[in-house]
Amino acid sequence: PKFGEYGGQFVPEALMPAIEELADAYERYVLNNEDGFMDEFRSRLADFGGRPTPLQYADQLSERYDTDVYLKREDLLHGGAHKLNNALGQVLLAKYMGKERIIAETGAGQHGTATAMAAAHLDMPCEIYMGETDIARQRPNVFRIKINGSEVVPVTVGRGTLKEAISETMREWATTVENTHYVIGSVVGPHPFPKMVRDFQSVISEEAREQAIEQTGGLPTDVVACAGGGSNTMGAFAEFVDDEEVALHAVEAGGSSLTVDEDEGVAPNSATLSTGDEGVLHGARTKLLQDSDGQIMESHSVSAGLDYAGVGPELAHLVDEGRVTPVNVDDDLALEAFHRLSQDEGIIPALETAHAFGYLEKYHEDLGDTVVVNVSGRGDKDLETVIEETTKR
Ligand SMILES: Cc1ncc(COP(=O)(O)O)c(/C=N/[C@H](C(=O)O)[C@@H](O)C(C)C)c1O
Repeated sequence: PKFGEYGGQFVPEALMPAIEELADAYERYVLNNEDGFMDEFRSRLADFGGRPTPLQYADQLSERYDTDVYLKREDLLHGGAHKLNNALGQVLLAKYMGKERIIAETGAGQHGTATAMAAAHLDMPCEIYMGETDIARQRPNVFRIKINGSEVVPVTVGRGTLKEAISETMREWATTVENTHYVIGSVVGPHPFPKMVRDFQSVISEEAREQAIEQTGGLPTDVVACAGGGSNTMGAFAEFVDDEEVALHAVEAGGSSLTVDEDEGVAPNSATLSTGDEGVLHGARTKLLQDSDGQIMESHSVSAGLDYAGVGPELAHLVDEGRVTPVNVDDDLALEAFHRLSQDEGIIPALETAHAFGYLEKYHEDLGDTVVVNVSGRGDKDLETVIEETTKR
């Protein structure tokens, strides 16, 4: 289960039975469609989720950049972000495995919301672990998680963001593997999670590839997507990886600056693909932001969803292979892009998504003449933050 030198299963002994059971279920149900699992997944994703999402031509942006810009509208998926693709797949798989309870972590709250929605839809009790810092900055999603009938478990250790939430959820899973499935929120964690989450999210690029050929008569020259843990990026890239002529750009959070203050142990960004080193985090060998003694550093981003010191092992591998170009956009450029998409195209994007549009604004000269940008989510959850940030600047 390796992606070059990344990936693997670096988990405590107590978790191995759960990981092996999950790897077996992944093989049978996701890869071999046993009992028609994938058929049910796709039909629920259509009827409950609202797939396929449009690939929409962006008139104003195309004119502004003098190139054809197409938006893959994952913000129109039920719940307002790409997260439902993975959450629905994993909750349904938990049912096929005979599990009775769901737990998950969340940072921006989109994954937590998606898991709560999927759990309600499939009648499974669910607890969402969320860092206290993130509970404070993503309150609309905290309410949605509760209103969908899930419990929010505040994580108070450390800085109270995603990193601690994932660790806490793994700890809880280790003691409840018998009846509980852990719905991990991105293409991170021990095998089979990175492959499985990528497979559930690959519906994005399956559709986008077909829609691009239908609407433009060929493949796009570029696909651009923002990267936190990497699921939105891997979903948008998966079906294009073998099309060498399609350039793939993963946009990370440049935060407030790329220079790291070593002894502070804090990175003022989350640009893991560009500035991280190899290490083990949350069960997988991958790239992460660590200081000179190998301590995982705190990351930063104006968007909670990109504020993560790690990244998916498969994405790290594709970057090392030169198949994916890692770029980053800082807080200011992301905020500017948030307002531009809202005013020019009538779409309020998630702050995470805004980073992809910041990249388009700054680097469109380097892109080809048909660019697909993945709109990973809508920005309702970020309105308070943006109003605060905009008045502050
Ligand atoms: C609208 C939106 N766009 C992109 C992302 C980036 O997460 P990935 O798709 O895992 O790179 C996110 C990530 N959200 C996660 C969450 O809601 O829990 C995030 O905080 C972590 C999984 C990284 C998101 O909400």
